[in-house]
Amino acid sequence: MTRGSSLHVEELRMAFGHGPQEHLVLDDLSLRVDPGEAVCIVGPSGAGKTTLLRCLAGLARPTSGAVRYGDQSLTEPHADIAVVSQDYRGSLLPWLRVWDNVAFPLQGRGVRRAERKRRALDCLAAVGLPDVGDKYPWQLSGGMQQRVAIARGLAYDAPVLLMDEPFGSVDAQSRFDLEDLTLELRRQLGITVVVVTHDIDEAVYLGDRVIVLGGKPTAVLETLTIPLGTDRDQLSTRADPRFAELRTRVLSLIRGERAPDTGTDRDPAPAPDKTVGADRTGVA
Ligand SMILES: Nc1ncnc2c1ncn2[C@@H]1O[C@H](COP(=O)(O)OP(=O)(O)OP(=O)(O)O)[C@@H](O)[C@H]1O
Repeated sequence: MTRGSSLHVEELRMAFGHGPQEHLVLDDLSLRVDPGEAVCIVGPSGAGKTTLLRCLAGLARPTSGAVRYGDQSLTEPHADIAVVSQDYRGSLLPWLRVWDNVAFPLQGRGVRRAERKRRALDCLAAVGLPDVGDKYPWQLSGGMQQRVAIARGLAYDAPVLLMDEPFGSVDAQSRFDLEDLTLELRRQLGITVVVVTHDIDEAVYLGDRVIVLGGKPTAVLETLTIPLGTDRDQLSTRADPRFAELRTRVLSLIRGERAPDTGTDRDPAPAPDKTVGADRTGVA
C-alpha cells in the first residue's frame, strides 16, 4: 500500500545573488519521485543537494522551473511532506522531554496533549525506542537522538519523508541500524523516502533509484535503477556483485571519469565481490 502523490521537479533553476554576483547552482534539473519509492540523491559537496531538498520541501523557491506534489505547486511546506535533517543536535529541543519533542509538530495542529503523547510514544516505538519518552534528548546517544528526529518526522503522519544527510553524524553501527530502520519504516508505512547522502554505499543500499547530480551548474547526470529487491540486509545485499558494480558506476560518474555501464536495467554481468569489509565510499 502506498500513500501520497508523486513529486515532480521540472526544469528547476536555482541561482543565489544577483547581477555579476549571481551564482547559478542548479540548472535545468528535472526528476520525478513516485509514491512509495525510495530515491537517493548523491553528488559532490556543494552541488546543491540540500538546496534541491529544500525546494522539494517547499522551503525554498526556485529561481525558475516548477516543483509539484501531485498537481499542487510546492511553494511552501506541505502537510504531506516531513523533513529530517542531519543536525539532530540542533533540531531537538533540550528542555523538552523526548515525547514532547516528537509531538512538537502536532501542537500547531490542535491535537490535544494526551493524544499528542500517545502518537509520540507510538512513533518512538516504531523507531525502536519504546522506553525513552520521559527522558530528555541529551540523556540519549547520538544514534538514539537521530531516531527521535526520525520519530518526529513520522509524527506528522506524512506520506513523504525527506532526509538530508540523516545519518551523517552517528557512528558506523548506528548508521547501519538507521538505514535498516528507514527501509523497514518505508515497507511498513508505504511512505515515499527521499534521502540526500554523501555516502554512495548508503545510496545504493537504500534506493530503488539513485539520482546522481553533477556538472557546473548542477544537473542530473544519470538516474540508476537499483535492482536489488525490497528485502535488503547489510551483509548479503552489500555482498551482491551488482552492489559493487552500482557503487563503482556512481563513483565514476561523480568523479567525472568514464563511467562503466553496469547494464543493471538489462542483464548484469557477475563481478567479484569487493564490498564485504570495504570502507564506505564517500563523496568529498
Ligand atoms: N541561502 C543561500 N545563499 C547563498 N548561497 C547559497 C545558499 N544556500 C546554498 N548556497 C550555495 O549553493 C551551493 C550549494 O549548496 P548546498 O548546501 O545545497 O550543496 P550540497 O550539495 O548540499 O553541499 P554539501 O554536500 O557540502 O552539504 C553552495 O555553493 C552554497 O554556498
